Formats: sequence, structure tokens, C-alpha cells
Amino acid sequence: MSKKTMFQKIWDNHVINQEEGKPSVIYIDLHLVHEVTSPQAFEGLRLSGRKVRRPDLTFATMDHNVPTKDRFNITDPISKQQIDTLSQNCRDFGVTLFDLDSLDQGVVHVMGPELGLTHPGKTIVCGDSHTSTHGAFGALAFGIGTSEVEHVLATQTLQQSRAKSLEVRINGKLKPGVTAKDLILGVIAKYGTDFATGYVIEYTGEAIRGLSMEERMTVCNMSIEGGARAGLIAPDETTFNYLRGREYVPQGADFDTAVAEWSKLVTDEGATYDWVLEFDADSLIPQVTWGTSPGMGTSITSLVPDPQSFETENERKAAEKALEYMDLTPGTPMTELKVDYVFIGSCTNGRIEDLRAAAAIAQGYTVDPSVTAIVVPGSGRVKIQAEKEGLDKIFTEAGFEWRDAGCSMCLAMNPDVLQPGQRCASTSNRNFEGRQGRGGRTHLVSPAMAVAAAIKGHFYDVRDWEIKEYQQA
Ligand SMILES: CC(C)[C@H](C(=O)O)[C@@H](O)C(=O)O
Ligand code: SF4
Repeated sequence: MSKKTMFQKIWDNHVINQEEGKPSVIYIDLHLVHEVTSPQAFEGLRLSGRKVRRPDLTFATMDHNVPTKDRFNITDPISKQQIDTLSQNCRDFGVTLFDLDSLDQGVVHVMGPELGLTHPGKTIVCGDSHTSTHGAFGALAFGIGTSEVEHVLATQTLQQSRAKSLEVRINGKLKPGVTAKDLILGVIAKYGTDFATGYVIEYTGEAIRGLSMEERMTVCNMSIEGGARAGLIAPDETTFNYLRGREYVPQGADFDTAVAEWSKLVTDEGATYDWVLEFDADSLIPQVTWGTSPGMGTSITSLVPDPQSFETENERKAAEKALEYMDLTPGTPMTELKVDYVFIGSCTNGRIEDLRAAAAIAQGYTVDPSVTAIVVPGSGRVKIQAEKEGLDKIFTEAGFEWRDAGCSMCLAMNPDVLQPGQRCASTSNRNFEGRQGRGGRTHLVSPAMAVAAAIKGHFYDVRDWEIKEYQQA
């Protein structure tokens, strides 16, 4: 039998029609829906008199527009309309919705895994680019556009051309203070924001095996920022232990049967990828972005780069433009950049382990008076768990605001926005111009680095942090 990659196996399991020279038709096992990219899709169904083909495989929540303070009081008319429309559509079409009053409401990519909706080997789509997050479980998960959302709602299938396969092998181990976020930022800083265009990445190597499930999600989440169609990590004991006992996961003997099936999904020994890249985890240093794309990043120990140091004219121009927008001077140590705002949250870093890592740094310290800092749990469940562990108290005693679940300041679609010119240390995944508010300046970092910046008032190498006594309540 021919040797196959994990991607090829999942793909082959889902192709239901293939005509010569045409995209494949693949079956979709799980469709996640949020309020921003679904209204026209449901409207399309309505206009053509169609139903949702598999309401039992379709799950919705609202996240982008949800205020993280006073969530039921939505004053922005577009946000209110999108949220109300999603509720109405879910009622009309029989789709399960984790509504504003549900414990399970949250950022769609936090909600799916924590409920156990995300399984190895599934095809998962959502009208959202960070659907790649779910690939951490060995699911083929990717974002789709609104017309495709309509197509999946109506047929539970999707037309797709098969991407090429790319192994990103992470050698060595992450050092203390260096996180999964630094790893993916480091990969994108090294290889750029389009190295993986046309590919599905499979992350392999010792450093990946050593990551927890939540850390793997952070890595896969940002695959899209490297241009990839999706990111995958082979399921293993870490995956199975995470899934065991969750609501939408088979229970008892059925779970063991599922594990046996999932275990077969891994890339065969000797299978070949279309392309292989390597990255060294041992020498990685905490990362901070300096520019207006996730690839414009460097180590905390570095200086703001000189645009002249880049190889191509295009890169030099892009760097110049980015530095102007970011109001940065080449040669300034990254540690001297002062921040006005700190945002901890999002589908990249809004899970419980992220909040624990943040609290471990915050414990016993106080946010610098010049900084506004917010902590936004990725879901209602993350919030409750954090409160059980007393993390909320650590944050509020240190001067952070403790909010409700949502996308929040990851993007300016809700009341959490930067003012023009404000500089933010953010645990999210995109630092585009205006992403967190018009004129706002975003630096992407890990949760630990974000907290250190909040407390110092400027970026700081968290490897030098003195961790005060930290106890979970
Ligand atoms: C609003 C949504 C379509 C968008 C996405 O697709 O990713 C958002 O989640 C983002 O992170 O930019
Ligand atoms: S948290 Fe940010 S990246 Fe994730 S879905 Fe929301 S807006 Fe997109």
C-alpha cells in the first residue's frame, strides 16, 4: 500500500466526487457558524427555499460583535443586527446556538474544542480564517467564504482543490519563558506571511510533541498568517487525554474505538511531503512584532530593524511604511518601546492555560499607571474556570480589567478598540493597520510577554522575570 501523509488520509476519507480537472467535492463533518459571515448565507437558503442539510453537524455562537462589558447592551446597530439575525436564523433553521446567555458562548475556535466538537480526522469549516486552530487535533480545518457557508449549510459538502503538503519540522525544545506563541511568530518571522500559500502544513518534531493541546491550538491558529490553507498536528495521547469526557466526544467503549481509529491517521513512516521546512526551537527567544504584518517580527533582545537591512526593494519599502505607521525609529531596542494598552485574549491566546501563564507573571505585581490592560477569556467556560482558580483576583488586584468572553480587542468590531496612536501589546494574531482601531499600533506577543509589558510599561524580556509566589486558589 502506498504511504500517505495525514492530510492525504483525511482528504481521501472525505472526497465524495472527483471529476477530471475539477475541484473535488468533499464531505464536511462539522460546520461552525458565527454572526459576521453567516447572515447572507442563511438568507440565501431562505430565498431558495432550502433547509440546513445537517443541523446536527452545525453549531453557532456569537463572538466578534459581543461587548465584553455589559454584553446584553449592544449599542452599535450593525453588531446588534448581526447578533439578532444569528439568533433568528438558528431558531428558524434548527441550528444549535450558544447564545449570549449561554455558558458556552465564546470565540468560535475556543468553543468548538472545549465542547469536544473538534475531533481528529474530521473536516471542519467555518466562515472564519482562524478555523485552522482546530487542526491542532489532527482535523482538516479551514476558513471558507460566505457563499461557501451557504453551500455547506445547504449540502454539507464543499468544492475544494487539494492543497499540497508541507512539513514544518520543529527541532529541539522550547526554553523556559519561550511559548507556543513565540514559536509560531518565530516561524512566520523567518519564512514570511505567504510561505505556505497553497499548502496544508503538518507541524512535526520534538517541540510539537511536547506542547499541550492548547499550545498546539496557538500554533495551528496562526497557520493562516503564514498563508497556509490549514495546519495539522498528528493526534497522540495529549490529544486523546484532552478529548476524553468532553460533551460531544464518544464515551466509554466508543471512545476507545474512536481512539483506535484516530491513531491510524498519522503520517505513515516513509510518506513524502511536497515540501519540508525546519525550525530550531532551542535557540528561539521571546518574540515581538514591530510592523504591520505578523511576519514583521523579531526577538525581544533585538532592535527595531533598519529598512535598509532587508534584501529586496519590496521588503525595504514595506518595512519603511510599517515603521512610519508604527511610529518607530530603526535601532531602538525593542525593550524601550512603551505601551499604552495590553490585550490578553482571542482565539490565539484566550484559553485557560494562557490565562494561567499570564497570571503567573502578574501575581504580586501592579500594572504600570500609564497602561490600560484587559484580560478577556476566550469563552464563558474559560471565564468560570479561571474564576474557580482565583486567576481573576490575581488580575484585578494587579490592575487588569477582567472581562466577559468575546473576540474583544483582537479586531475592532466591538467596543474594545484602541484610540488613534495608541500602542498595544496584544496576544492576538494580526497586527494589520487599524486592526485594533483606526490608527492603533499592535505588537503581537505571548501572554507572558504581554503581562510583563503591562507591568513594566514597556516591552520586557520575560525570561528575566522574577516569578513571585504563585498559588492556585
Ligand atoms: C470576521 C472574520 C471573517 C475574520 C476572519 O475570517 O478571520 C476575523 O475573525 C479575523 O480574525 O479577521
Ligand atoms: S478572536 Fe480574533 S482571530 Fe479569533 S475569530 Fe475572533 S476576531 Fe478572528
